[in-house]
This record gives sequence, C-alpha cells and structure tokens, in this order.
Amino acid sequence: MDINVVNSLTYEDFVQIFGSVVEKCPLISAAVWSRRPFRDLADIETHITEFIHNLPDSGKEGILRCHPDLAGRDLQSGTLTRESQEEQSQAGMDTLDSTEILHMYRLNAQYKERFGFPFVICARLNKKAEILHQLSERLTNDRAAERERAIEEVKKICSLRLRNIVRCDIQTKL
Ligand SMILES: NC(=O)NC1NC(=O)NC1=O
Repeated sequence: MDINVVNSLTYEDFVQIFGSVVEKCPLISAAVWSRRPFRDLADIETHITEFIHNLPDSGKEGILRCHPDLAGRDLQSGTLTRESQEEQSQAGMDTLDSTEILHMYRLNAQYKERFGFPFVICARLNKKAEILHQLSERLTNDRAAERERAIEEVKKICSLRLRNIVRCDIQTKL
C-alpha cells in the first residue's frame, strides 16, 4: 500500500488494517490515525514508538500482556492471531518436540512469575536456539530493564508488521 493511500484511509479502515501492528492493541493505531498525514512508513513508526514511549510503566506492561506465549497454549490450540501464527512458525515454534515444548513452557512460566508479564521477542528475527538462549538470559534482568528490553522487541515486531502493509523504499536495519 502506498503512503498516499494510507493517508486517505478512513479511521475505521485504518484501524482495521493497522490495528494489529502491535499485538491486540488497536488503541495504538486508533490514536496514531489522528497524526495524519504521514510522510512515509518511518513517520508512522515514529508516532507509534512515541505513543508507546509516553505510556506509564503499567501501560507498557499492558502491551506486553497482550502478547501470546511463544509455543504456548494459543499456538497448540490454533487460536493465535494470523500475524503471530506466521511469526511463531517462521521461528520454528510450531515444530518443537514435546521435550522442547515442556522446556519452553517451564521457562515462560518462570519468566511470568518473576516479571508479571510474558516473555516477548521478535520471532521473525530469531530462531529456536536463540529464543531459548534469550529467555534464560533475560530471566536474570531486573523488572525495569526487562520491561524496556521487551518493549524494544514489540517495536521490532511492529516494524516488520508495518512493512508487510506499507510500501517501503528504504531498508533500515533492525
Ligand atoms: N511472546 C512473544 O514474543 N510473542 C510473539 N513474538 C512475535 O514475534 N510474535 C508473537 O506473537
């Protein structure tokens, strides 16, 4: 989709199309719509990032809680969003054997117990081994550092989801 087309979308259409760029948080695109006209994809991304940055810690943690576990119950029962399903399968989360699923489940539970929100990582930029490594390593962070770390991952997920929607001429490194 061209940026001029994005700028001409009604509020309803914009939220319909961009509502999932941050998992289960259509409120963010609803808020960002009022910042039109956008110069380009990077401009939309900047407004989303700003919105998230300005949230209180409870709001940031709320965003994290909207994310499904990696290789969790939603994946097993086929109730992930389309975006999350694609991302988790790209990272090989849908082909784990039962030992790996159990390992992941235990680490996810430990992480949630420690921080009060689920472990979030950009699955499209990481393979199985790296995800497990990060999950163990990030468990040792303190809560504030980990909240910020996880929000950085949300931004990467969002950036890749946006690029699936809006035509982008410039390749920036994530
Ligand atoms: N928990 C978690 O990281 N979930 C996700 N990561 C990602 O790239 N898509 C997701 O749904």
